[in-house]
Amino acid sequence: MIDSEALESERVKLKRDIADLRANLNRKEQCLRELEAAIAAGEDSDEAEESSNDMPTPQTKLTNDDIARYSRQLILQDFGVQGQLKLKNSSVLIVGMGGLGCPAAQYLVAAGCGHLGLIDYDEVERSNLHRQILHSEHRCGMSKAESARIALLELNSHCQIRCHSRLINSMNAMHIIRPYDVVLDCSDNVATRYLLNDACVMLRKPLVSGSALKMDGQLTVYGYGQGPCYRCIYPVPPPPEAVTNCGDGGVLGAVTGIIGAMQALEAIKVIIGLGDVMSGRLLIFDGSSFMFRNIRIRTKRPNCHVCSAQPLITELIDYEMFCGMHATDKDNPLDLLEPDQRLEVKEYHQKLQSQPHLLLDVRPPAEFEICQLPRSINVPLSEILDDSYLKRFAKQLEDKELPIVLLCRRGNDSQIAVQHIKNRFPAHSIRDLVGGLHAWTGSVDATFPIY
Ligand SMILES: Nc1ncnc2c1ncn2[C@@H]1O[C@H](COP(=O)(O)OP(=O)(O)OP(=O)(O)O)[C@@H](O)[C@H]1O
Repeated sequence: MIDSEALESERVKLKRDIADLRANLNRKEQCLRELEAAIAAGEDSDEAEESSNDMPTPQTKLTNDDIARYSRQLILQDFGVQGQLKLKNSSVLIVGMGGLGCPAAQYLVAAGCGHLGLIDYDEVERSNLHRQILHSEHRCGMSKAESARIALLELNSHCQIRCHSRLINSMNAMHIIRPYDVVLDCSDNVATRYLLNDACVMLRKPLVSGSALKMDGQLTVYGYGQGPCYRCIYPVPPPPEAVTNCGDGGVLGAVTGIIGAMQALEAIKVIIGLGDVMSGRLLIFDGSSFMFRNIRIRTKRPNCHVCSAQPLITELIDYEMFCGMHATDKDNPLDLLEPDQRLEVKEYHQKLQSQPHLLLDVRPPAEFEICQLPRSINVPLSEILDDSYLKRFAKQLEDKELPIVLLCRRGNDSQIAVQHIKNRFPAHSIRDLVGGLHAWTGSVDATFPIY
């Protein structure tokens, strides 16, 4: 006997499958059309790579179309025709066409950057679309670099865009980076960060570095003027288990948009020589409280393995292997500030602990309850950042002679707190303890609890 219900359900299922296949085919055909149009409009990526050392002839004049298109930035006093021409003759390489690379590329192309290189080895996935705003539903499955090129050429067909749909690694990095003026690190892993840093130091290219995770982002420019490089700040990589990426921790698309747009701004400033470039400073953005903090980071490390006068690393290394290595207490990667802004725990113990001073512990109250140094006062970082601590310590802060020492668990939050207080009281002698309570246990009092 025929089971008509089963047949009907099979019929519906088949119809649905056919509709899905048709939609998929349409998407792929559309992809193909766009890709062919993009290839016809620009050069083919691999061919282009062979001739990637050819420098384009510099443009000395703006066209009428340029004048009409860029009029709103041309009338900016510090930008003007010369700025636009510099941008038109510039070439920027973006590594990673993901959450940061997409908005960065969009603003650079819109602003009239003449030559753009896009690198990404990956293909567009649906889970990328919430933040990787140059890609689209029907380009899922396409190379990210090609997909971005299609969207960017729609925005500005005058930009010369070269795609490198591949992994950038120690074998090809020098060759790929050499023809560009500025590099944007929009990647998402530590090995690529070290690789780009080292290659950029060796080739003397400024590196605009951005990162975003959850609701937070960071930005700085390495290798610009006398500023530090990534290795000056992080001489050794963090333990692999301490690194979280967007796939594990999540990220809000608007946060990557904010950081990516700022990377484009810094690249434009570097190219044009405009304003104060974010070199030697680190921007920390907290999207949930909408706080932007700008902290001064250390100058060049005199014994930096790659950018010092006598570098130990003079050619690119195996970065995957290098990133399997751990940070040590001796070479603390959180040692962000100028040396004279910080205090070693031993120095504090020997010279200051018995003298009049104010010792502020910036950990959250729950942690302060676990253990605390004698005579320390708990002022959580949040109270410092929203300035409510000012009510409690106005008198001491006005007294420039009274040293103030800040500490926390590992010496990270205390640096942020010092910077914040220093912004308000630049003349005050405020220091924080390098390595915080962990260093205290390690170097001064082994019986002090560690958690
Ligand atoms: N060495 C590298 N060479 C080329 N592309 C790289 C390299 N390292 C990272 N990328 C690219 O940088 C981009 C970073 O983007 P993003 O941070 O948004 O992460 P994603 O890999 O797309 O995230 P998800 O984990 O959600 O798939 C990715 O597209 C990745 O393929």
